[in-house]
Amino acid sequence: MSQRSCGTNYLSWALDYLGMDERLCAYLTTPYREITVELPLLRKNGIVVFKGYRVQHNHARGPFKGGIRYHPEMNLAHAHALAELMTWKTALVNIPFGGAKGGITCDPAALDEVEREMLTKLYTRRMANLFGPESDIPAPDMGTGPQEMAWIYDAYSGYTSGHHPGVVTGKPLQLGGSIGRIEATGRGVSLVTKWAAEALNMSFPDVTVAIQGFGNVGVHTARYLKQVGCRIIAVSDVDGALYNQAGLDIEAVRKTCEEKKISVNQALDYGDSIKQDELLALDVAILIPAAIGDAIHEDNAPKVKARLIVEAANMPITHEGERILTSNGITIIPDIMANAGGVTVSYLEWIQNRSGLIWNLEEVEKKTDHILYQAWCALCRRRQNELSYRQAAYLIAVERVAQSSALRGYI
Ligand SMILES: NC(=O)C1=CN([C@@H]2O[C@H](COP(=O)(O)OP(=O)(O)OC[C@H]3O[C@@H](n4cnc5c(N)ncnc54)[C@H](O)[C@@H]3O)[C@@H](O)[C@H]2O)C=CC1
Ligand SMILES: O=C(O)CCC(=O)C(=O)O
Repeated sequence: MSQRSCGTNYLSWALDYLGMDERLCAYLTTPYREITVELPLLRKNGIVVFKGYRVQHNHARGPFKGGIRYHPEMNLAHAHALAELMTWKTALVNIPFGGAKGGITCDPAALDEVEREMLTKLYTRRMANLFGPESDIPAPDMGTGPQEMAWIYDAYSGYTSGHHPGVVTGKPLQLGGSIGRIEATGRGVSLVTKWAAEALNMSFPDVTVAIQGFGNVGVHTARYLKQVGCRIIAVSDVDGALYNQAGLDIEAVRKTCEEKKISVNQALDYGDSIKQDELLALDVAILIPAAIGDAIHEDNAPKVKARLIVEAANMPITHEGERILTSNGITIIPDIMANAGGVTVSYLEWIQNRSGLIWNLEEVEKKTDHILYQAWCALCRRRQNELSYRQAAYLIAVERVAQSSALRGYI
C-alpha cells in the first residue's frame, strides 16, 4: 500500500498549523462508511467472484462525490485514500460536495463488453441504496469512462423506477452528460500547468514536457498543452514510452494507437521507444505523472530533472519521493489542484441535470475556468511563497471542511 496511503501526514500538519485540535485528525480521516461487496459474474468458464468497493469519506459540505476505478490493484485501502483525497479536492475548488471513491478489483481490458456491462450493473445494484443525486454521485476514474457511467445510470434508474441523470456524472452526451467532461481533467491540468509555469517565470509555452500515462487524462493534457505551443517530447502507457526530442505529434500517436490497438512505444513512426522510467528522468522543464499512484518514489525521485511536476494523477508521488524532489528544488503542484478540472465539470453536469439546462462548450469552459482560477488564486495567496503548494492546498481544504463540520455540530 502507498506510503501516501492517505493524507494523514498532510492533515496532521495542517491541523497543527491551523492550531486545531489534533484529535480532529481521527474524525477527518475516518470514513463515514466503507462498503465491500462480492460480485459474482458468470463468465464462459463459470462464475468468477469480483470484489467491489465504495468508501464515502466525508459529506460535511455536500453529497459524496468521486470516481469509480477498475484496476487489478484496486482495494479498500486505495478506495479509502482516494476518497479522502476527494474530500480535500472538492473543498479546495469550493464546490458543494464531499469525498468518495469506489471501484472493482479487475482488469477491464480482460473483460469483454458484455461482461463489463454485467459487472458494472451488478456493482451499481449492490450500491444503489448508497448512490443518489443528493447522496453519492459516482464518476469516471482509471479504467472507466462514459460507457460505464451510462450503465450505472441505467441500473440505478431500474432500481428507483425513475430517471435520475444526476446520480452519476461523466455520462455520454446522449444521456445527460455535459459537453466538455471527457476532456475536462486534462484541460484543467493544462490550465494549472500554465499558471504554475508562469508563477515560476518559466518561458511558457516554450517548454518541454514529458507525460506519464496516455489514457483519458494523459491524452487530453498532452493535446491541450501542445495546442498552446508546448513541446511534448515523451509520453508513456502501461507497456512503455515514446520519445521524440523535436516534439511528438500527439494527435497522430493517439489515432495510431487507437486504430492499430497498439501501445505508445509501438508507434515508431513518430518517435523512439524508451523505458518507462527513462521518461521520468528526461531533461524536461515539466513532468506530468498522469497514470498510477506512487509512480515517483525514493528510488527514481533523485533522477528527476524537471523543474516543475504537475500531479495529473491522484497521489503519484510518495512522501519520501516528495521530500527528495522538494530538497532538489523541484516545485510540485498537488493532485487536488492539478486534476480538479474533472470534478469541476462533473459539478456543472450535475447542475445541468438537476436544472434541466443544457450549456454549450463555451459556457462550460467559462464556468470551469472561473472555478479553477479562483482556487488557484486562493492557493497562491495562502502560500505567500513560504509554504508548498500542497501545504497551502491542505490548509484551505481542511479549514473549509472543519468549518462546515463544526456548523453542523459534528465536531
Ligand atoms: N478520469 C478522470 O476524470 C480523472 C482521473 N484522475 C486520475 O488520473 C489518473 C489517470 O486516470 P485516467 O486517465 O482516467 O485513466 P485511464 O484508465 O484512462 O488511463 C490510464 C493510463 O495510465 C497508463 N498506465 C497504467 N499503469 C502505468 C504505468 N505503470 N506506467 C505508465 N503508464 C501507466 C495506462 O496504460 C493508461 O494509458 C489516475 O490517477 C486517476 O485517478 C484524476 C481526476 C479525474
Ligand atoms: O468527476 C468526479 O466526480 C470525480 C473524478 C475523480 O474521481 C477524481 O477527481 O479523482
